[in-house]
Amino acid sequence: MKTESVNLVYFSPTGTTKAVISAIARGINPERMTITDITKPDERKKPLELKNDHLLIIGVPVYMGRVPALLSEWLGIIKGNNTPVVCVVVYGNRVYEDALLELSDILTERGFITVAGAAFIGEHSFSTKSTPIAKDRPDKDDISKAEFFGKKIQEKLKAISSPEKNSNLIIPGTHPYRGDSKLWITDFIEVSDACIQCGVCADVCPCGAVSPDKSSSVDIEKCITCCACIKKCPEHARSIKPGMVSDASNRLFTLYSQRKEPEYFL
Ligand SMILES: Cc1cc2nc3c(=O)[nH]c(=O)nc-3n(C[C@H](O)[C@H](O)[C@H](O)COP(=O)(O)O)c2cc1C
Repeated sequence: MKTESVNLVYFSPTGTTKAVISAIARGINPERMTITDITKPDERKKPLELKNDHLLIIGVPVYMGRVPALLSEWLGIIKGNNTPVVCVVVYGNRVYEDALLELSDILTERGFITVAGAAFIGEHSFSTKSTPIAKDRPDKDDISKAEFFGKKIQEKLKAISSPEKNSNLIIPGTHPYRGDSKLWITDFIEVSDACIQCGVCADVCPCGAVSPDKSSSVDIEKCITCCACIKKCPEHARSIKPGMVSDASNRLFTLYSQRKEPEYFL
């Protein structure tokens, strides 16, 4: 099968999904590549239609065992024409439940054909200095596995005449999906005096929840608790205050300290 160009798409508030997807792309090493970062709200307003000689590689983080619900609108306006797709989920060393199957199902519905899938591990959004969860992942080992996966995708595409000739692929998961697409609505961010109102927090927020004029003002109805504003604050002025998110962080640190490894399906 000949692939004219590769389209990389990711939603990645804290950057781990982006790192994995970029490593997969390096492994594929395509001649032509387009990158769409749907972390930015404006990018999620633009539709995307791909032909059957394109390859879509899409990566999303797992939220409560599911594909982030925030993406459903954009996923509803993209269109494939029997376009091959590689579905990738990145999770914080707890579980990915049926998120990979859900992503594959959504894209099948939109005219794509899943040719490969993978679940990688990224540092958990709720990971902190005192409660590290999958700290610094994807690490070197994960990245070389992602590059290897990219090489395998390339080999597979060369070996098949069309994406439909893909009968060996099994994406794990069950229906109805486990997990919960409803996120917590909680006021959990503490802002210290170190804040210089630089506006980075508002800029990196994927859902426009942080006010660009007053960084301590967060619209909790819009906030998806992704922690991008905390992790990317250049002054380290933002942190998780006591409450349900810090309790979850403690729990995850205690229960999910055992390292999980990436899985791929070809
Ligand atoms: C609201 C929310 C829910 C999450 N749910 C899960 C989960 O169910 N299982 C898991 O292992 N990690 C979970 N995570 C962690 C993320 O999947 C993980 O940190 C991922 O690497 C973040 O991707 P990013 O760096 O691209 O933003 C959750 C994170 C958030 C913010």
